[in-house]
This record gives sequence, C-alpha cells and structure tokens, in this order.
Amino acid sequence: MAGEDSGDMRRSNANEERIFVAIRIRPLNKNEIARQELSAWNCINGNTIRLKNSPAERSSSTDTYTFDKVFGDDCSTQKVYEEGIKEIALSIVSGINSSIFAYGQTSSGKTYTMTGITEYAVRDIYDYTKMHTERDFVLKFSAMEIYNEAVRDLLVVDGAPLRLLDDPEKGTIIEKLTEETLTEWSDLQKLLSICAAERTTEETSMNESSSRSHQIIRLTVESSPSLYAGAESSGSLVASMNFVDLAGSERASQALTAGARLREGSHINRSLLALGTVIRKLSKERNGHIPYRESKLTRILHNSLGGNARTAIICTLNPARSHVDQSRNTLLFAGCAKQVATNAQVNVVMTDKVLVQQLQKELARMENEFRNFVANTVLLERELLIKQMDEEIKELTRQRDIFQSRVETLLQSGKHQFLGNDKGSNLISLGVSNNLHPAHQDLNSGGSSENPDRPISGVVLNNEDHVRQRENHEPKVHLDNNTPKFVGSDSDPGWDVIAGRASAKSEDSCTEVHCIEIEEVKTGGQTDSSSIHSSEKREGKSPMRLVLNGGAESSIRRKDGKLNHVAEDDSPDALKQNIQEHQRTINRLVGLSEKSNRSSESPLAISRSVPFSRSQSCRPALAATSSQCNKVDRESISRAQVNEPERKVPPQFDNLELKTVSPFQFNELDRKSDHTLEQETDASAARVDKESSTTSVRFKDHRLSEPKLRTKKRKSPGNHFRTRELDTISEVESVMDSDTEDTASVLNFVVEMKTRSKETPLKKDFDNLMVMAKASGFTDRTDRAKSINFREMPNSMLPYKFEGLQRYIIELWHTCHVPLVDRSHFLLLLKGELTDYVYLKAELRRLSFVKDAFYSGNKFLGEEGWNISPDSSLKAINQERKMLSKQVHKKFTSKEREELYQKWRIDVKTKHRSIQLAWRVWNNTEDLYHVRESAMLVAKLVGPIQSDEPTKKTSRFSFFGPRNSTKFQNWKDARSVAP
Ligand SMILES: Nc1ncnc2c1ncn2[C@@H]1O[C@H](COP(=O)(O)OP(=O)(O)OP(=O)(O)O)[C@@H](O)[C@H]1O
Repeated sequence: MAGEDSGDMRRSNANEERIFVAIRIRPLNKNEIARQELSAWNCINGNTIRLKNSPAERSSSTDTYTFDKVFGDDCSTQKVYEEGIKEIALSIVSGINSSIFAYGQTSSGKTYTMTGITEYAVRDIYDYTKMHTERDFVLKFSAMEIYNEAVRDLLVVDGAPLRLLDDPEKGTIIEKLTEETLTEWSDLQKLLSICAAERTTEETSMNESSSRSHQIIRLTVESSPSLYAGAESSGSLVASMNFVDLAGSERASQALTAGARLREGSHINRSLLALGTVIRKLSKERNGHIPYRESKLTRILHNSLGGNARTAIICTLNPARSHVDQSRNTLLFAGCAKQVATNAQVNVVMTDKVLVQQLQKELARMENEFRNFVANTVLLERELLIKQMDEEIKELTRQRDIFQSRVETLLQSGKHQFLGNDKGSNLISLGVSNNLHPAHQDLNSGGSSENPDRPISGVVLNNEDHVRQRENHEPKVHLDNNTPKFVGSDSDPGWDVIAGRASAKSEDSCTEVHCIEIEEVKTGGQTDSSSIHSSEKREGKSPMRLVLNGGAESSIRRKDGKLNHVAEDDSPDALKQNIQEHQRTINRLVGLSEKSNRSSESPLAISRSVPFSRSQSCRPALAATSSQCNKVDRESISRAQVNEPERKVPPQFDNLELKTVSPFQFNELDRKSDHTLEQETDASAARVDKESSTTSVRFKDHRLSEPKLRTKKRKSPGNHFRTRELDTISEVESVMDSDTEDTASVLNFVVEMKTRSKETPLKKDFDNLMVMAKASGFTDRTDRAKSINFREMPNSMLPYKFEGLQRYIIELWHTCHVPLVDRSHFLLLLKGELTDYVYLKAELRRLSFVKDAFYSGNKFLGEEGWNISPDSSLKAINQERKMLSKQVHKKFTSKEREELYQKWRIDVKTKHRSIQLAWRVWNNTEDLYHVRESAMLVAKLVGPIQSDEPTKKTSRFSFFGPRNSTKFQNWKDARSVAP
C-alpha cells in the first residue's frame, strides 16, 4: 500500500507540498461496548495502522496502512492538533492558505475532532496575533454548510442559499457570506455554538445528532504592518483557513431509497463522489482536467485541493469490526489524498499606499537601468565611431604612404628637374610625360640651356634651397626681368591636397597625366612684361611651353631637348618639399588663371581667349576633385593676397600668351557662354592657321593627338551639352524644314532629353519615349542634326521668321479657341532668345495639328479645346480607321484587308501611345523648364512620325502634322507666307 513517505518528505519542492493525511481512531463508545464490539485496528506505530486479523484472515497482510500520522483511540484531540495540524494551521498568519479536512463515516468522530482542532487553531492564531504587535491582525470568522448542493450561511438564521461567484484572482467566492470579526477569544465559542445549532443534523437512535451536511468554517486572517511598529512596509497578508467537517462518507450508500432522503443522499454522494474524483485525479495526473466544478464542495475547496493552500486531512475511523468495510473505504480515500500535492503561496495584498511605494521603487529602478543603458549605448556608439575613425585614418595613412612612395620612386628616377634661379620668382615645376609633344620639345629647345644667363621665360622656382642645390650641379637657368612672377602662398596645404587626390584617384594619377600645356607664340624675341594681349601674341615672342603635370615626371625640356634635372635631393623632406613646391606653383597658376578670368583688364584675361580641351580620361578625376581643390586653392590664394601684399606684383610676361587652365578652373570655364567659346574657338583656329605656333593652354590627354583633341572638343558630351540649345535649334530646324525621314534626330533628341531628365519626375516618361521611339521603327542613323552647325542658321532671317510665326500662332489660337490662360502660359516660355524660335514653331505645329485633326470646316471636333487628349486622339484614330476601312475594302481581298488592318492597327496603336505619352508629359509639366522640354518633345514627335507613314497621305487628316492642311502644306509654305 502506498504511503511510505514520512512527513518530512511531503514537500517535493520549495512550494509544492503533499496533503498531510492523518488517521484517527476513536474509542468504542458505550453502546458499542455494550454490543461487545471489538476494535478491529491496531496502531503499530505513529504512522501505521493494521487491521486485526481474525483467525480466518490471519495470513492476510493487505490491511496495513501507513500515513503521515496515525492516532490511536487513546490520543487526545490536542495531540492530534499539536502533532499534525498546528504547523499547517498557523501558516495562516504568514499569509498562506490552509485547510483541515475531516473525512470519515458517520459517527466516526469528525465533528468531535474538527471542533477541537478549530478551537486549538483559533486560539493559537489569536495568541499569535497578540504576541506579534509589529503587525496589525484582523481575524474574521465565517461558516457555511453545503446541504443538497446548496450553500447556506450558518451565521444567518434560516438564511437563503448563497451563490457562488468566480473571481479571476480569488477563485470561487461565496456571495454575501457573513464574516464576523473575532476580537476576543470567547467570540469563537459563541460562533461555533451558532454553527452547531444551525447545521443540518438528524437525531440518531442513540439520541445523538448526526451531521447531514458538509460544514466549512472559514477563518480569515489579514495582517498588515503596524503603524506604530515602524516596520518597513511590505504589504498586507491575507490568508484563509478552512475547517471542513464533511458529511458521513457512507451516507450515500446507506441512504434511504425514496423521497427526500434519496435526494439528500444523492446530493451528499454527489459532493463526496466529486471530492473523491478530484482527489483521485490529483493523485494521479495533476496536469489533466480536474472536475472541480462537479460540485459546490469541490468548487469552494478548489484551492485546498491541489491549489494555493496547505492541506491536512484527518480520516476518522470507527474502530468497531462491524464497520471495517467503511473504514477500509476511508483508508483508501486517505491513501489517494496522500498523493495529492498543493502549491501554497504567500498572499500579499497591496494597499494603495504600498502600491504607490512599490511603483515608485520600480520606477526608480527602471530609470536607473535606462540611464545605464543610455550611457552604455552612447559609450558604445562613441567607441564604434572612434573605431571607424581609426580605420579611416589607417586607410588614409596607407594611401598617403603609397602615394608618397610612388612620388619618391618617381623622383628618385632622376628625371625631375627644377629650373630657374631668380630669387623671388616662381617657376612652374612640372611633370612632363614621356609622351611630350614634339612641338613642346621644339619650344623648349629654345630655353636657357644654351645661354645660362638667359632664363626660360615664365619658368620660375620659388624654392631658394632647391635653386642653390641646383646651381651646384646643373647649368643655371635664369629668369629674366620679363619672367612672369606668380603670387602664391607658402603655407598652403599642397602636400595634403596632393596626397588626397592621389589616394582618391591614384590609378588615374599614375597612368594618365593631367597636365596643362602652356604654349607660347614662338617668336624668338623678347618677352613683354607689361601684359599679354591677343594682339601682342602675334608680335612673335620667345617660345615657351610650360607643362603642369601631376604625373610621372618633373622636368623641363630645354631647347636642346635635354632635360634639366634639378633637386636631386632624395631625402623624404626634400621630396615632400618638392611636392609642396609643385602644389604651390599649381596654386599660383590657378590664382593667376582665376584672376585673369575675373578681370577683363588683367593681362591674364587672355586665358579666356585660348582654346582648350580636356582629356576625357581626366574628366572623372577632375570632376571628383575640382570642387575640393577649388576651395583649397582659393583659400591659399586669398591668404597669399592678404599676407603677402608685397608680392602682388602683376605678372610680367615676355610677350607671352600664357593660358593657364588648371583642373580647378573648369567649373568656371564651363560657365562661359557657348557663343563666346565658339568665337574663341574660331579665332583661335584662325590664329593657328595663320601663325606657325600658338600659345595655348589646355588640358591634354597624352594618349590623344592634338588634332584629335580638337575634334573631340565639339563632340565630347560636355561640350555637346553646353551647346545643346544651339544644336537643338539646328536639329529642329533641320527636321522642320525638311520632309526627309530624319528619325535619328528624334532618337538622339529623346536620348538627350532622357539624360537631362535623370533627376526629374519625367525620367520615366522619357524612358518610355525611348521605348516608343524604337518601337516606331526609328533607327540609329546618322545624326544629321549634330552635323549641322548653328552658323548655318541665317540669323538675318530670324526676325521675319519670328513675326510670321507669331502671326500664324495668334491666328490659330483664335481658330482653335485656345484659352487666354494657355496663351499666356505659352508666352511665358519665351525668353527673348534665339531658342524661342523653336517653341514658336513647335506651338505652330501643334496648333496646326489640332486644327487639322479636330477642326473641319466650321465644326470643331475636339472636345477639350485645343488640348490634345488621349480621348480625342482615340476618336480621331477611330475615324481614320473607318475611312481607311472603306478605302481598302474596295481594293483588297478580305485576307489582304485583314493583314493591312493588323499592320495598320499596330501602327496606330503605337502612335496613339506616343500621343498619350507626349500629352502626359506636356500636362504633367510643373515648371517652365519642363514645359520647354515638352514643347520641344512634342515638336519632335509630330514631325518625323508623319513622314514615316506614307499610307496616311490620302487620309483626310493626319495625326502628326499639317501635311493635309489646306492652309499649310508644309513648313516651307507656312514660312513663305511670313513677311
Ligand atoms: N476521539 C473520541 N473520543 C471520545 N469520544 C469520541 C471521539 N470521537 C468521537 N467521539 C464521540 O463519538 C460520537 C460521534 O462523534 P461525532 O459526532 O463527532 O461523529 P461524526 O463523524 O461527526 O458523525 P456525523 O458524521 O454523523 O456527524 C460523539 O458522541 C463523540 O463524542
């Protein structure tokens, strides 16, 4: 039989505890003794009970039971309480629920036992409360009985049944149950008397009362820290203790068979059966479904049965042998109950005050945690930032070292030279690549090497130490008084700038030489120190070529073709100094060039009048560094101008046309008007033709020959972009003035529009246009428009063209009922420039198209005025389809008609989508720029598509132009009308 565990082993973990089960055997009463009943049970020890064997059952050993405690018939109730119940009962003062059950057959001593235990427990609790003044205790007494599955308040005489309510936190609570506060010990006796009087009982044959209901006496103890004790608040403790005196367990089986007794028995049996089921299930599988709700008893005692309570069950036995079977049932129940574990918790109830304190503590704790978290996070971010910066510094240092080692290697190759000896004068020191143009060598061949006293014009060194060093090793190269003097700063961060550029584009810097060539008109004469004007260039002066080179070599070629090697000091400091010298010289050149650009009176303004070209390969690197370099260089220049006013001497040129264009000047040069550039180009070209050599400064790509460069200039994207409007005029002119199918120009135009609209909302539209253009059969044919020079446009004709266009546009506005606001909008497009001609013609074409498409005779077909909408174009398409259908129906077979129709349908669909797209682009324009773009776009779309559709020539009207217009057969006709 189960039940080997001792009392100390009841706890399976910290809070889980098995039900304490004790057996109590009452003594035989007088009547039983009178009937010569014998006691059937022997208490072997304090935990084991054994059935006394009859002679027939002597060999049986099955009736031995072990429990937490076994109390024989000579044990007092006090002993039962002290040795088994007291500990559990007093848990209530610590805020732990507890329950004491009495289970057994009728007249086995349940009431007798529970009454005594209740008194002992309440007294002990009461004594405890009196002893512990640090807390304030409140004892509340309530009593109820469950009879016929009805809960009745035993403190209320003839009270109505009470309802059971389910509370999410407290579990099942009994509605309106009376609670009496125990203030004195004597109060308990009174209350117990009331309960005994109110409980449903019956008289036995021996004039004893037998309980027929389950009685539950509940003692609730609330304790809170005493206000006078000064103890730290920890909240209130609330716990309840149930003293459960069950009805006789045999009552159901012994119940009478009819009437009220049957109903009573079944109800009693119901609660007892439910209790047995719950205990049995709890003893086997605690996680399964436990039918607590099967009866009022199990609902009320839910916590006491496997819940939040410490529980003890005292099973009382009738010792008489005639009741052995009932006793065995009781022992079986006790055996199951012994396997049930409960999980008692301390029940703390937070008062508002305590709750506020607790929340404040929690808030402070969380704030502290948050502060720590933020501090740690910030610290972490800083550490990460420092780490990143360290890595960047390492990378930059590595790149700088690489560049520095490269520079040193190059310098150590012995091919760099520094020329010049004039103190205070400046030399452009400068890398010359191996690909130095032969012309340069020729020019340099006239340098100073043959005549040490005659310096190379414009070649200046400002590093006196280098000059001194050079004087000891190399033939002197002097600068005469006419040598231009460059003003620069000695404190500019040239080294760092160079290192930065090299790190950014080290490959380009090493493989492709960015240089500025300074060409000088070769005259062989003396240089004029006063100024450099274009007129003076033709006077013929001593040739000179300065080459700025950020690349492989630093050298100056003399007339004899030899390289003047200078600054042979290979020490790191010297090399660094050399680089700084280079940078200073470059900065001075930049300053000179910028100064010349800013002031037309400056002699250096001639730099504007020279052709230049930029190496394509240099372009990305220049673009990447130009802004940064501009800033640095301008700062250094400004510093030089402020700090060294005495050096602000106008440069003296020996009739030298020095055209210094540094990478840092391109932004400024790009802003030059195309017209000016064009004129300059022409003038320069003319000079090139006339003179044997020219002085020019330009960016040079050493991989390209000079003639190639000149061609490249016009076709390079940058130049093409700068002259876009001029080219566009030519393109549109060519398209509009001719009836040829120059669809390639449209394609190129769209490409250009796409390029320009990369950052605009219209990008998608232009992308679609590209698709449409290709779908329309455009091929990438010769770009005729590009070959057309703006000069081809007879400017003298422009005023007449303008007047004529204006006249017809106004006429068409009236015809097409163009709203005044749209007319005004269009006029806003005009900027008073030549490019307005394009928009005038585009508008005229649009209006003519609208007139042809939607205005027939006196009837205006369009629904939306002059606005071409997709709907209106669709209507026109349908009309054309009908007309075409009629025409082809007469001439072709059905199969041919079907083929024609399919082909036509595809064409029309493409055109319709084109018009939709153009219309959308036009209407989606939000600013003037886009309107202008759209106007040009529509003009382009309208023209060439028409010419691709010979089948439409016989149509009554065309979608794409005024070909069939009665008034304008073509643009030449329209123009001929103009005055
Ligand atoms: N341990 C005991 N010592 C002496 N007398 C006892 C003891 N236990 C019970 N009695 C007596 O036995 C009789 C029956 O006891 P009690 O009424 O407590 O039984 P019961 O189990 O409550 O019966 P019921 O279920 O019918 O109410 C009582 O007269 C009681 O005084």
